[in-house]
Amino acid sequence: MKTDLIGVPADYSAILRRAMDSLFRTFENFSEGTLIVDADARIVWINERYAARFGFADSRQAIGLDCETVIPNSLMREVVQTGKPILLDMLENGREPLVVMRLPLKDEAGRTVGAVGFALFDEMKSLTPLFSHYSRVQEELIAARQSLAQARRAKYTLASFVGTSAASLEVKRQARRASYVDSPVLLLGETGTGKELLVHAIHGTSARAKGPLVTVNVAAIPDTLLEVEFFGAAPGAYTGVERRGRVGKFELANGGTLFLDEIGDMPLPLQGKLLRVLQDQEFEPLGSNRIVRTDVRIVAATSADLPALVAAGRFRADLFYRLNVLTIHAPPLRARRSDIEALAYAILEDLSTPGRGGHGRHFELQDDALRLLAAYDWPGNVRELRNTLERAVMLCDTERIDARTLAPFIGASVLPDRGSIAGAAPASNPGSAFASADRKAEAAAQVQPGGTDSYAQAMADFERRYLCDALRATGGRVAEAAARIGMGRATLYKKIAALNIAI
Ligand SMILES: Nc1ncnc2c1ncn2[C@@H]1O[C@H](COP(=O)(O)OP(=O)(O)OP(=O)(O)O)[C@@H](O)[C@H]1O
Repeated sequence: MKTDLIGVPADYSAILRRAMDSLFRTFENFSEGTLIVDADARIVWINERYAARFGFADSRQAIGLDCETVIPNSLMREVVQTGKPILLDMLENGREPLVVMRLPLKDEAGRTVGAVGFALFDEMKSLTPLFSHYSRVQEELIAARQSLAQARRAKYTLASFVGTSAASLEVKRQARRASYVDSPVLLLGETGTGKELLVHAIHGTSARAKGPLVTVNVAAIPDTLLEVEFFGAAPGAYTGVERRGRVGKFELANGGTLFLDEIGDMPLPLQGKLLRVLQDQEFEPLGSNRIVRTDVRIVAATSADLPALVAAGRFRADLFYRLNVLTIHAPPLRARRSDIEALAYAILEDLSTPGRGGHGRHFELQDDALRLLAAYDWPGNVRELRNTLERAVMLCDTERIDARTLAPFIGASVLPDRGSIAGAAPASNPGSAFASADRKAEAAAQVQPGGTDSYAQAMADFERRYLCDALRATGGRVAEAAARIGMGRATLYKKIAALNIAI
């Protein structure tokens, strides 16, 4: 018989015996103690070290005794009775705990004829690095779970939705009604009108408030990854960073609410799959045969014109009808100008809290400033209002904000496609003279008229530079950049993709 082991007999049973001998000797030499018991758990052999540890001056005095008589709390009897090893265990015996391993001994027919036990360590400090690593990982896991659970709770209530105009009161009435039932909700409205705030309020007042609120921003996730994001994947189901598999948002949201933001951006094939899950309440994660049942309430939102997408064949009509059970229209700010003052003061109060932009100062809006705010059209809605006031309080020295102080900031965070760069403020805006002068200077510094670029090309270049600057200023954090420039996250993600900006 051939063998690659030099000097080793070419007989596998001899090799096996030699391996077992060697293994036994190694353990016997390096462990704190070794013993062998017979089928009745009586000691048939124990080394001197181990016997001495339990008070026997001579190991022979222990032979024939029950294992528990010699070693309190010994589990050798369990091993001979079950025939199963206990590979790693702690033996507490009133002194230093021992880390032990117990193995059954079998005869040719496979019957258990005894057991051998090794006390591997008596100094727990040899295991301290392992234990401290384990407990650190454990603590981190608990902290991560707690902060995730916290993040998945509702952050806003209906009281956070500021506004007493007829339009705002109607929105709140509908949101309250939506929180009493369990059917899908569709939130429609321009960017920054408070759709996400309403989702939190609806979930927080609903019977599912104790369950998680999980958000998927459909526009922010590449189409190819959306299916996994929704339904999860079995380990090894796809090649990517996460070969270990992934739990989908549908499973994470079980018992709670799943918020599908920018649903209008969902690719058609996935719309079909979503519809099936909504009907059957079950799905299979990618690459698995496991059926996952899910009890999830869907709240979807979009700033897109969903009926127009249906008419254009880009959104499934059956999914639209399934979602369009309770529809809430979040009105744009220009349609509820009477809310602007209350909103502005709520935002200023928030900014005054220490750690926010206002550094504990208390701001007051002069009448002309209020008129200026009320006259502007706010294409970025409440988000833009917040952004404008945040910039103003950060950069102005006085706590009494008048129109002249405020004007340069109004419209400054509007993106080119929402108004033009230069002179973006509407004609009705009394601050446009200041604002447009600033923006004109900014635009002139970047775009060279009379160059060879077409107007469209110059605009695209400007937009790219503007967004890159905003992203650079926030270290590439898209949500933060979007908030700073008064743009919806989803819109910014779309622009990043369209302009091929690397983040
Ligand atoms: N009525 C309101 N009262 C108080 N704050 C509001 C109100 N509406 C919106 N906000 C605030 O404005 C910002 C934008 O709101 P939110 O993110 O809910 O808008 P959205 O409609 O979901 O926007 P997008 O479609 O771009 O995601 C948030 O800071 C939110 O707290």
